[in-house]
Amino acid sequence: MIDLENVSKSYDKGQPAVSHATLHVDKGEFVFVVGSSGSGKSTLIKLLLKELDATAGTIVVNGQKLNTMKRRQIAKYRRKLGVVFQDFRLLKDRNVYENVAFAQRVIGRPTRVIRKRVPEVLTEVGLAEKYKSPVTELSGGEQQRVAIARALVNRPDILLADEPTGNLDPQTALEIMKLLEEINDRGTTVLVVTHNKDVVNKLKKRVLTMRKGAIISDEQEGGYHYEA
Ligand SMILES: Nc1ncnc2c1ncn2[C@@H]1O[C@H](COP(=O)(O)OP(=O)(O)OP(=O)(O)O)[C@@H](O)[C@H]1O
Repeated sequence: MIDLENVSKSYDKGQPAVSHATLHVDKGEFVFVVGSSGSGKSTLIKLLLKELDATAGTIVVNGQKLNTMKRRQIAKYRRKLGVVFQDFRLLKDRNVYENVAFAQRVIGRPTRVIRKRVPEVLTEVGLAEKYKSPVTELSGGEQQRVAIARALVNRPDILLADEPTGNLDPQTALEIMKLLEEINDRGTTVLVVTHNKDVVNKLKKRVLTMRKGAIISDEQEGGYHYEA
């Protein structure tokens, strides 16, 4: 599902942000990516989204080789990936329903499909009853649920989350990570970048640890143990 072979990414002359990373993630896996600030986690996500190109090595996602992907194929490729960020990135002047429906409208889904799919996905994230609420009236945890619903609305194969609980209190953070776990249980491959030590130690998933761009450990049922 995700294959990196000896991947490096340098921004400039300095040390590479990602360095000789080799990684294989199977369909249906749940993977945490941890490591101190600047260790290359967000760069890894950007490489997977093809927002950045690797300077060396090969990346294959969903059977598609990113190195040689044509510019015109990128939008279609990204539709099969859901993405969630720390700062939610919602449309602040729209309600919950509109925030999720928007992702379907931009790809030209018919209105009748949108009317069926949006309530479905809002139910999956536990927000069905708040569909009319302006997003500015929601708690941080609820806003992240909207962002997760938007990420899932096109039924992606892979969900990428970059620090999804960074703005949330510990209890809400745990609830959001449990939601990601449920989404994974329903078959979506999930990769989560996080600094949330407690959650990583509690959920006992596969844990990749990065340091200075390199993947320095890869453990099944792993824990959060690196020196900052
Ligand atoms: N656009 C950029 N131009 C130049 N250097 C960059 C750029 N983005 C990131 N870097 C550098 O690449 C390295 C890895 O950064 P990256 O954002 O991937 O780390 P991170 O592990 O996600 O950090 P954090 O936990 O703070 O988000 C850092 O040294 C950073 O300064």
